[in-house]
Amino acid sequence: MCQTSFHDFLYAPHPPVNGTTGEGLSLSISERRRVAEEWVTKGRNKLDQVVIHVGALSLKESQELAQHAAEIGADGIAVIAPFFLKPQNKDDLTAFLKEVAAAAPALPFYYYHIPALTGVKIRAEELLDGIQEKIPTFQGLKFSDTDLLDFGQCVDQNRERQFAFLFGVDEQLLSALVMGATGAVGSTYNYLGKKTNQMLEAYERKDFSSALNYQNSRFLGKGPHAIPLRTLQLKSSEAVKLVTLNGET
Ligand SMILES: CC(=O)N[C@@H]([C@@H](O)[C@H](O)[C@H](O)CO)[C@@H](O)CC(=O)C(=O)O
Repeated sequence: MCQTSFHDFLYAPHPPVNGTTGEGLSLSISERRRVAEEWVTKGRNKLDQVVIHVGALSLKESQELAQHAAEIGADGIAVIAPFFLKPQNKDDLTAFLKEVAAAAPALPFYYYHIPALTGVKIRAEELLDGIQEKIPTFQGLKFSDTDLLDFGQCVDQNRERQFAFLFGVDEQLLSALVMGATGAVGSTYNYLGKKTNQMLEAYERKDFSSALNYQNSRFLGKGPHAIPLRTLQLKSSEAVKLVTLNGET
């Protein structure tokens, strides 16, 4: 997750390093280490932050990646819920996340909530309740789900805390802004950055009708939007190139 400042709002054209779009879970541990190293090295003095996704099915591997992220100078780590033998409740999930966070005790920790892919449907709002007592490095939430009620409750019930609420469903960013998102992390910002900036500007000047037009023009019209959740095939990469060539970025 490499964040770019937009006034007070943060949005990240590049999703978390080794996250969903980066297909981190399809890579070997040594590949994940190498990708993380490249991002940290190449991003130095160019990117505000480089956050590495270190989630894995094996706690030991996740801890190893967390430790490695700290060693190479990453700015934070993000972790999804283990998704094969799944945690059945908040306590089990918290226990897993706590062990990973403890492997990198100096790094800000983000929970990466993406239930459609992990199948772990524990509400983020429930997880956040009391999380800082268990995970002192807890810094925020990457929320990749369409349940805006859950997202709004996360924001509302943690107003006293300085958590980051990073929204991850690009199609709903405008709605998430209204619910209190402090940032966004997503794939489409790579090639729809210009329109996203225009939408954020319109939102900031309270021109909601233009903001809505920008949001809709990004996603409701014809054409390719999402980078598909499978290895990028020629057709998809051509589509991304086409959008870019059309001056969308
Ligand atoms: C499931 C998925 O891929 N979600 C994307 C979105 O940016 C998504 O591509 C976008 O909303 C278009 O559907 C991000 O939340 C994923 C992400 O940030 C990541 O790569 O870790």
